[in-house]
Amino acid sequence: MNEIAIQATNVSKIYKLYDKPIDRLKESINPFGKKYHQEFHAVNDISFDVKKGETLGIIGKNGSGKSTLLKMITGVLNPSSGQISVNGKISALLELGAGFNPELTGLENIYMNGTIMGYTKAEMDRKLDDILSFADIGDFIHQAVKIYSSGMFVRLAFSVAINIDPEILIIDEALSVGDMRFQQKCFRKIDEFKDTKTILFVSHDLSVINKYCNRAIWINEGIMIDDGVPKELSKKYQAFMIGANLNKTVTVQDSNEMIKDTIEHIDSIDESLDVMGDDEARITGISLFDAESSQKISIVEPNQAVKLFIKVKANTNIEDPIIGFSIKDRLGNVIAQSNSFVLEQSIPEMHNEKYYGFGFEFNFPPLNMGQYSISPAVASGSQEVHTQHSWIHDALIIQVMPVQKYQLSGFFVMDNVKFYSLE
Ligand SMILES: Nc1ncnc2c1ncn2[C@@H]1O[C@H](COP(=O)(O)OP(=O)(O)OP(=O)(O)O)[C@@H](O)[C@H]1O
Repeated sequence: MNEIAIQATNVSKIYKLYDKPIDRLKESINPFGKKYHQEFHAVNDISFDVKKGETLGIIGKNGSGKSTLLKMITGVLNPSSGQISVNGKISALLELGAGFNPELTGLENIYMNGTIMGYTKAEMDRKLDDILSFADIGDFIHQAVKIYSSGMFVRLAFSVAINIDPEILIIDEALSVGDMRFQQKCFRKIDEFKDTKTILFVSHDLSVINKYCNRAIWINEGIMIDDGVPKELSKKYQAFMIGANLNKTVTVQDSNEMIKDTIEHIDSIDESLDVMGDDEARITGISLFDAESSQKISIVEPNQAVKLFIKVKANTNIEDPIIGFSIKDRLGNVIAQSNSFVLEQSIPEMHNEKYYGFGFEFNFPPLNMGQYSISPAVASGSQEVHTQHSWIHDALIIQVMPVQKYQLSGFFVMDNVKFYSLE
């Protein structure tokens, strides 16, 4: 028995990009075969296998080639080179509306899709009740689908896709347009499917990928970057995205870098950031590390043991220095603070022109998933009376990973909550 459901071997999709529409015509009639286009690799030499029964998540930023890859797997697009072999009946939810005729009613579209999948009318008659009850769109089923809202559309499309007994189910972000209750219903169905079917799943929602997939691949600019366990891959991906978004130097390699507790491993502060204070001492670097592995990190889990290192340069002699930091949420609310003074650590005088490194080791607060920032500061004096020498807002951006199965609101993640019914 063949255990491979999908095999992609050196698959590429090259689009020809023309500056002007007329260039396409010019190229086709040019007697010397002159090229008027540039080639764009939407998918570039990608190879992977999907085993039967696997639920594979595909992640990647916008425009990285995920949809193009799925379209080639479903046969909507042909690869420019390479081979794709599919072993099993595919049902796919790609773009909204794909596979539906807008002029036909919902009901007619159900039968049309059934025919495409090789079912007879009698077979579809038997499936109809399940399709209608899952879609739950009432009398709209008798209306032309062109008047459907996107939510109604996805209800019908998903219902058809899962009720025509596919062996391979492909879902491209489509669920995100449904209302939350329907989404939950779909996810329950996907959960049911997971044990018996092969599922390919594209989503920007990493918590969904982490929860439902047992493997993930990451595509960037048409190239496959990594293939592995969803949780590990999403950490790397988020580190990459934070780096990409903030135009900082956080890269996948950085996030894996092993370091010792030494001052030279602290990253320099981005020079474009505003520094407050009298500048008698300046924060010049900040980095966060996993306390156990000593890997430099920009993604943490609630309660993860971490070390925060801060580098300071004295621009004069400073007596009674205090080093501290604040953790803020994306709205700028200060969530937590600490400093050497409240920790009752006295730091010896700092000398002009010298560099110093300091570390804080703590469990990261159990914050809800999202982005947070760390603002380091150096002052001198005491908690009550001090002079602020340097203070850098949002010097380090940290992404807190989801750890719970379901995403709840609130600032904190509550763990160890016990629930019971009273007699
Ligand atoms: N018909 C086309 N002609 C030229 N370029 C195209 C065509 N279709 C897609 N592309 C380009 O190919 C690249 C990959 O697109 P694709 O839709 O596969 O990305 P994606 O990862 O699914 O993105 P998103 O997350 O935004 O859905 C993009 O840069 C896109 O602009």
